[in-house]
Amino acid sequence: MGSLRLSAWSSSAAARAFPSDWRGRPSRCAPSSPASAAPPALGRLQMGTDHAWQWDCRGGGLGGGGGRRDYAKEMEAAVRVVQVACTLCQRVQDSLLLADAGSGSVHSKLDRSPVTVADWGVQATVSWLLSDCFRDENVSIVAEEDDKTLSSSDGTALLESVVAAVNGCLVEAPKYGLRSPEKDLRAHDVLQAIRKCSSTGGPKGRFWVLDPVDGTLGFVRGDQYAIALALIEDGEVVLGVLGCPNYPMKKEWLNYHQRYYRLMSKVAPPTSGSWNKGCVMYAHKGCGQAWMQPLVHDFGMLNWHNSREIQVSSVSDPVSATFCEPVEKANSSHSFTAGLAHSVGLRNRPLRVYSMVKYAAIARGDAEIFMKFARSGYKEKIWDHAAGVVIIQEAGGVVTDAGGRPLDFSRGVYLEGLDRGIIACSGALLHRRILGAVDASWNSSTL
Ligand SMILES: Nc1ncnc2c1ncn2[C@@H]1O[C@H](COP(=O)(O)O)[C@@H](OP(=O)(O)O)[C@H]1O
Ligand SMILES: [Mg+2]
Repeated sequence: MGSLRLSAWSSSAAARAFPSDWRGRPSRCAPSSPASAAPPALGRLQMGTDHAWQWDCRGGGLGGGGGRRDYAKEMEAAVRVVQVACTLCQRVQDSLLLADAGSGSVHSKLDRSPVTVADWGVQATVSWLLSDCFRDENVSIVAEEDDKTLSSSDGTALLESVVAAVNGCLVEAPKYGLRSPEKDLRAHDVLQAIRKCSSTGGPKGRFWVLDPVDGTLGFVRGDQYAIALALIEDGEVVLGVLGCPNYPMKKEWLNYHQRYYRLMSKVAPPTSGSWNKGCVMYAHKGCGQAWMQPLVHDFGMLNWHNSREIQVSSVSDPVSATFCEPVEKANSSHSFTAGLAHSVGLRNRPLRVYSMVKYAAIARGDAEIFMKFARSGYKEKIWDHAAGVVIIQEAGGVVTDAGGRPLDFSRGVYLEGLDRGIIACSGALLHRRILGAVDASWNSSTL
């Protein structure tokens, strides 16, 4: 069993100024603000240094009327934080895929799904960075992992790996326009950051929802996965950010990414820069727009000029439409969705993709439908959907349960009251057809 090679991560990359500039295309809800608003050069900043938050959403967004907030600071912080988290995940995934990394690097959760250094590392990193960005507020986070494994007597080596991964990324935070801690975090700090994510959500107040590595199975297989961060206020998702480090630039590659990856890894050992891939998508409620920016790669810096708007597909004819679903049939019934697809006239092969990258595919217009029908008794969790839902909606799509009702994020960590399954579509026409097909075939299904 090899352990993760983490020493190389503790990069001593010199802190550099972040030439932030939002003079991108004008829009109702866009990166904005003149160059004069650029933040100060960011090194290992001292606590208390001001940061010029620049996201703006005026005119048509929440900030435009009614006195509601525009979520400028939250949106910007969330995108930057997810970019950092993507870097951490890429490094862990590369390590896992190295020939000498053994299964000792992958651990098992109670439900026997895999968990790695990346899950805890992202949770600690995001928790630390959000708490730092909003240090005047009481930051509440709902997230999947707890610290039990790491705090146990067998968890010492694992905890060391997590601490190294977290520090290796936090030292580079200035490259993303965020602050690094003044000193490396110690094991105790990392555990505390993980423990801080103990909110259980609910109908009132504000909390962040984080899935540190969504689609862990895809992650350990070198395939698709996502980092999902959303902000919920009084039960409503107000913003969502999805980091998709392996999202290929060519949509065709989504379909056979894993096979392609394996083939490529035989030819050359995989590295994050092996091919042109990876993006972060984001949107906030009421904005009517969703955005995507490329991942910041090793020697790059976050640049808002690179953001571009994304929109759902305009295809409404089922014959040309493509539907996405989980790779694992344990997570969603492939036979039920095949029946639905047949009855509404979908002809393309299903696009089976791990994680919330399926939401990203709909938002980006690379597919038209996402369906998930879990086995009876399985309760969907809010962190598996919150960010994806708001991004699809703002990109022009529709997301509901199979009864046509909006997903309810106000009832704790589960999507309580979910009717049968989840259906996300690029447009209302396809959505109506799928709902009709579900009603017509549900009673004869074995779900
Ligand atoms: N039996 C089950 N039925 C439905 N969903 C499940 C499941 N077991 C796990 N999941 C959820 O499905 C997610 C993966 O989605 P997908 O199958 O689309 O890749 C998992 O996220 P994690 O990988 O973050 O645990 C988990 O939350
Ligand atoms: Mg998940």
